[in-house]
Amino acid sequence: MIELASLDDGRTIYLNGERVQQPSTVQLFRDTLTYVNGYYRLQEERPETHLFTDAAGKQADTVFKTPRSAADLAAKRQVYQDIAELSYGMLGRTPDFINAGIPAFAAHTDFLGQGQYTDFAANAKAYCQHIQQDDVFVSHALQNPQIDRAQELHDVKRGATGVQATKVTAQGIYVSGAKMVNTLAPLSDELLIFNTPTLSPGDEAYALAFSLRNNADGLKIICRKPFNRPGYSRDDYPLSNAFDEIDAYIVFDQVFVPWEQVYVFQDVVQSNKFFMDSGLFDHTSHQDQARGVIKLEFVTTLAIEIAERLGVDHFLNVQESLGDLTANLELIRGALLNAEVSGELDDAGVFGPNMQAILAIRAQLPKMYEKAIKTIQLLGAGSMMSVPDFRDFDGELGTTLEATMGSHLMDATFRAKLLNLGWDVTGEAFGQRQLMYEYYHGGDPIRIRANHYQNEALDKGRDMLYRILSE
Ligand SMILES: Cc1cc2nc3c(=O)[nH]c(=O)nc-3n(C[C@H](O)[C@H](O)[C@H](O)COP(=O)(O)OP(=O)(O)OC[C@H]3O[C@@H](n4cnc5c(N)ncnc54)[C@H](O)[C@@H]3O)c2cc1C
Repeated sequence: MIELASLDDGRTIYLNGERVQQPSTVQLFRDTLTYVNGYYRLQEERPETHLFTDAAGKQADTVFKTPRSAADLAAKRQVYQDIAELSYGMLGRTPDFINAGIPAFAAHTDFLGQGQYTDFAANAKAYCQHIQQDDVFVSHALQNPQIDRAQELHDVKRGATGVQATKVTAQGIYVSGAKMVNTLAPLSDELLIFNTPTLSPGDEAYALAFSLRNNADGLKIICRKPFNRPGYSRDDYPLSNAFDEIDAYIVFDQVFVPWEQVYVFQDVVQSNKFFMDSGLFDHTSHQDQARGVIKLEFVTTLAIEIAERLGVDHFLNVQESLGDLTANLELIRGALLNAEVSGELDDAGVFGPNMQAILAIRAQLPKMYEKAIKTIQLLGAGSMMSVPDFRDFDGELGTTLEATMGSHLMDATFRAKLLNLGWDVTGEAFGQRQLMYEYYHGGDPIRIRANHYQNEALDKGRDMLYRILSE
């Protein structure tokens, strides 16, 4: 469990234009932390599925279990989805995200090798042990700031294009620079910093992977403007006022990282391998798509509920739209199962998901989510724009609102809550950020789709094609 007091460990957080003196007192953080802690609460509430006994005989979260079969992956997926259900899929970077990849990483540390100053492979192995044993909440930052995407990192002369080592000692390295988006950074225990596989020769200074505590000296966690609506109730903003995931821009100002916490040092090849060869990519992606399915189910159900409660579900065009959403949901559920049953054991004996199936979800889910969001808007139509402040229901307007807004399909306050939910997830800043999240959080879907076609095995298809062409 992340204790509130642990946020007051000296970490440097900026929010609403000022340095936060005591993070544990910030209501926004407190609200979101309640749901982040669902990961730990479920270990107590459902130990039979959320805990397992590890090789050392200790109990650990099931997300740390090394999958050896499709059934193991399915059991882990159930855990990810239990956690996602607590936030309706709205919290993307709960502790199970990175932790899902830790057992695979632990089995694939050898590729990191040794350096002049330290043994990277041994560091990574110790890191994985520590994350599991202490059940650490890690948030990650891999994406470098968009300063000038047309140039290589090292060619850009102004602005922080990434994080680079500025000083090297026998004890460790000093790093400076920035990472663009680090979701939930103010609430996590530690950060894992690495790069996407996009560095080029010449980018050596940026070619790093390391971990650090959130309270490291010189680390600044600068939060974007919050999307919650203080002063309004959860009836008015059911999601904004509970699940603002708090993205942050992370600045490193001569931050010291001891060698034991460095996994790649000034090595472009290793940096480009880090996410994939560690297994982190495959297994965090499995968690990610499992969560995505839950969120798609939530917004699909919301669209249907709005249609039924407004009595528009009788129309063929509306039924067709809703059928589009339910069909999408079934396709995505099926793709996730496909990813598990057609997964494979890798060279280290870790059973990984079929990545073409996982990436098919990643390629299409942004469109499906957007479709569901648009459908909610079209069905909620003007109703979503006519919901009064919830305080009006308790004031002199209460009886009038109850009499005029209530119907045989729902009473007035249910109607207001339902439509508020519809607006929160589609129109509010919170909902727009969720839309952005589903689009971009796992990389650029345009390039994901382009790569997907290039990696698809179509042997049977080509056999058929060339058979008919040669007839
Ligand atoms: C809500 C949210 C939360 C996030 N949380 C995290 C997090 O916790 N940790 C983290 O590390 N990252 C996080 N991200 C960042 C995410 O990883 C990136 O936004 C995503 O990978 C896209 O990269 P980018 O934003 O740099 O856009 P770019 O890659 O710069 O793309 C922007 C546009 O330029 C085009 N483009 C850019 N470069 C190329 C190219 N080489 N070839 C073709 N087209 C190109 C793209 O197609 C796109 O249209 C988050 C993002 C969002 C929106």
